[in-house]
Amino acid sequence: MTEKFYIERLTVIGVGLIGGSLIRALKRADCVGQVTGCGRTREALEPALELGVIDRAGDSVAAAVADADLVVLATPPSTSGELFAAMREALPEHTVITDVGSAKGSVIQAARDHLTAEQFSRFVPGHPVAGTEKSGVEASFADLFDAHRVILTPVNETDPAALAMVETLWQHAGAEVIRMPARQHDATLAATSHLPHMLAYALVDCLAGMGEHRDIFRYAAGGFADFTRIASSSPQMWHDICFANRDELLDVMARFQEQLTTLTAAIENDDRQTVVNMFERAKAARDRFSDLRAAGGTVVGSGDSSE
Ligand SMILES: NC(=O)C1=CN([C@@H]2O[C@H](COP(=O)(O)OP(=O)(O)OC[C@H]3O[C@@H](n4cnc5c(N)ncnc54)[C@H](O)[C@@H]3O)[C@@H](O)[C@H]2O)C=CC1
Ligand SMILES: O=C(O)C(=O)Cc1ccc(O)cc1
Repeated sequence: MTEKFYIERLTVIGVGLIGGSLIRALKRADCVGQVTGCGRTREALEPALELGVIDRAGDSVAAAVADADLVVLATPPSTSGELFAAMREALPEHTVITDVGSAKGSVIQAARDHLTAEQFSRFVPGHPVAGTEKSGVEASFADLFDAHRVILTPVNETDPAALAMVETLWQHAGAEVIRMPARQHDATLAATSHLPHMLAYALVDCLAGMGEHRDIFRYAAGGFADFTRIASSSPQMWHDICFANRDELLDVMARFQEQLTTLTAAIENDDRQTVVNMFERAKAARDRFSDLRAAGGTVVGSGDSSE
């Protein structure tokens, strides 16, 4: 008989949308014992305690990880270095560490810089490709990861047993787990997640700056709402993500700018063929993506139920 998967003591640093949802999903699966939360301040953890998402609040990073079997880092990527440094002296020898950051290369570098080699081998970099435009523990829910992908980006040093534990953890949270090199992850997510957020923010800011924007938004159709939902995402978090994946993001932003230049020139020059060809190619690609989603293939993003 296979042993039941169970984490006796889980510590989550950053009990917001993703940290809170992971805890709820693991509680739903009845595979977690005592859950300790850690925040910037103790007061910041009051809502998580009141909602019953966490069982106790750690007074410091060191205190919160001191008896943990698993530590999940669920804070903005730029905080990783200081948090790894703060846990270094207090981590028990067996503790597995993982994270949920939207960019992987920079978090892996921070772990390399601030953990011991032993601890680094038990760090499993991860990213649930599921979320919403909301933030905070109040927005967290147990079903967030159901049928969504989690990408793990282990490195050569990653301990296979730690990797297997984190893989099983996410499966119990409802997710489908895949593995990918961190570089490939960062290039792919720059294109499919980080660029769309930049475009949504830039579009809404552009229109909002056009003066009579109250009236413009009043007459906006569904397409505007579809395209811009993610511009309601946390500005603080997204400024952090775009610098955490800066180089890959700049590459894909340059490609997109070229595409927009091509489209602009074609419209200026009345080059209707170029315009319709671009739209035909894009429609075919978007329709294939819709079919894949409907068939239960890659599901990226949120609880948005528009398809
Ligand atoms: N929002 C989304 O849809 C997704 C986010 N992610 C990643 O998940 C991580 C967390 O994002 P969310 O849960 O959306 O953010 P959130 O804002 O809902 O939660 C982050 C939590 O971390 C806490 N925090 C911030 N700095 C801290 C520090 N220095 N020490 C302790 N706690 C600290 C905040 O107070 C907050 O409770 C980020 O790394 C993000 O890239 C991954 C997938 C989806
Ligand atoms: O709200 C949406 O559609 C998202 O795209 C959420 C999201 C945000 C950050 C990620 O790293 C992954 C998913």
